[in-house]
Amino acid sequence: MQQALIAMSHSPLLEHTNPPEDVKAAVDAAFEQVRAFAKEFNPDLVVNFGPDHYNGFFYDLMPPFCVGYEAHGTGDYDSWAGPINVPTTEAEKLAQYIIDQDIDTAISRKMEVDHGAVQPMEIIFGGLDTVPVIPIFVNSVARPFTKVSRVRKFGQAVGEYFKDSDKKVLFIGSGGLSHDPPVPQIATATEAQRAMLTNGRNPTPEARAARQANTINTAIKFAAGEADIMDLNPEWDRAFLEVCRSGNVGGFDAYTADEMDAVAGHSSHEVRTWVAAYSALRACGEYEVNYEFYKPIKEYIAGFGVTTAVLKK
Ligand SMILES: O=C(O)/C=C/c1cccc(O)c1O
Ligand SMILES: [Fe+2]
Repeated sequence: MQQALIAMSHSPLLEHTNPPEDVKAAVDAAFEQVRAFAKEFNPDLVVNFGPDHYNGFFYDLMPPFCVGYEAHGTGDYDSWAGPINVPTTEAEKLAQYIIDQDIDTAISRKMEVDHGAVQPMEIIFGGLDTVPVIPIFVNSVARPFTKVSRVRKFGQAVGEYFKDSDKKVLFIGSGGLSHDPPVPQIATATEAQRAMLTNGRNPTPEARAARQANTINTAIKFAAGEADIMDLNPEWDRAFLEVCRSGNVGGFDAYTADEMDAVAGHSSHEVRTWVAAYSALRACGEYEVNYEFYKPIKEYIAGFGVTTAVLKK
């Protein structure tokens, strides 16, 4: 088996809020499951499809996709700060291959990645300086969004590149499922928020602390039924997981950004990273989802999903 997949939610609230003990234990067990899966697969390379939350990518220049040739973590919410072990030559070849398939992608020789991209790697491998990783940004928060079919084709191109590789490649998708955390949106932003969304790189420690405190307070209120954010949508989450499980990645094409905003929250677009990862795996062959965990967890502001998949023999 040369390719495998882990697609999972992330939340910067994991260490900051307290769901009931049984929920926390169930999430810990899911994390243990993906750690064991990754250990057994023992990848030579990870291709990490991750979103960003206005820590690395801003409205001064917002690409739909970006392949990182070199990268470092921004350290928001105490996530990975510092250099990431990126195999630059392989990343360059991958980007060229994607472009040769008529799919345009940005590239970065100094990509900044936030908690949304790095949290699964931290949970699974303990950091981003161990297994080589090509980080791929998939815009999942800043309109305008590409069609989901485009994300599928992007993922497919990535998968095709690795289909006959002699390396064992683990595709990771990080984000989702339904959720509506208090990340400002350009359409409704105040002047100060517009400035942050456009030019918020390297915030002051005070600005970062204020943003994080707001998210934590919102989560606590949300769990108490008092927050002014959209509810989680377990039905929508389960339907999305069903498409993942079906192996019919064309089924992702039916999702539209407007509908997702309306029923699953303004950060549900993070499932784009799952679409890319599952489409990459599907390009390598028929797959089966061999592990699935799901719980709507208000303390994490997340319809929290964790899945692993392998190619059929
Ligand atoms: O970037 C932020 O401030 C908050 C991000 C967040 C909150 C809750 C769930 C998530 O998946 C997030 O990325
Ligand atoms: Fe997120």
